Amino acid sequence: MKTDFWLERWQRNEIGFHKDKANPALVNHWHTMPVDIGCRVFVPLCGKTVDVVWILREGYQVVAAELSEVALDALADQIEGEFGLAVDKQTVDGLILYRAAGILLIGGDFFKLTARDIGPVDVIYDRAALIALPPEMRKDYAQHLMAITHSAPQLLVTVDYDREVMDGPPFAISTSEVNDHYGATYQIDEMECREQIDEEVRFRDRGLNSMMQTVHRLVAKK
Ligand SMILES: C[S@@+](CC[C@H](N)C(=O)[O-])C[C@H]1O[C@@H](n2cnc3c(N)ncnc32)[C@H](O)[C@@H]1O
Repeated sequence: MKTDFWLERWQRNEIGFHKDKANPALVNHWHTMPVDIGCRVFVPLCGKTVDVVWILREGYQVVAAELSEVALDALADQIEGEFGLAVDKQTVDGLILYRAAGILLIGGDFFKLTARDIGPVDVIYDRAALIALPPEMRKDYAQHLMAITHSAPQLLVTVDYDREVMDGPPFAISTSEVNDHYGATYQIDEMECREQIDEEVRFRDRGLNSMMQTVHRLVAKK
């Protein structure tokens, strides 16, 4: 999947994945993550998710990465409006950096980011990042994510559905695939698995009558 696919979706405002409210998976399960207030949360492939605002409001710092400048401009505006602060935008070494106290939004290709670019990470929130990527990119994504965050704990949200009926994104990912990517490094706990199709009616239109959402907590093995 080429980066243009996503950039064009943002240009055309085809962003059905974007939600106006903080994701219940985050709100309901964040407290189970082994982190303290003030910790630094990495949000890969963040779009303009209001989940970032929720995390900031809860008292954490955020570093988030996204390809689309359209998305990050909107997210920076939202942060400015919500917290009454100025977000500084600058291009540095080919990355677009949006900065304010406790906030770093990085405009660039996730796969090219280094541990130095994102800085220290205490915990990762992955909603619609792993599942945004086709099968051939997911192993690299998982490996790169672990490398640049030193396998920080993750709250990971995946979906699964009948692959004969629909193709992604969002891509269907089984619990066994999550285990293939992360099982060697992390202890993986399934926090919740529930039917989501009634909240995602657009996928009914694509032929699905079930879409299961699973929330996983990943904590590095000792
Ligand atoms: C399905 S959306 C999810 C956005 C966000 N996590 C949310 O919950 O609303 C996937 C996002 O990943 C971004 N993306 C895709 N490939 C990327 C890459 N290589 N580097 C950075 N961002 C990428 C897209 O622009 C898109 O905004």
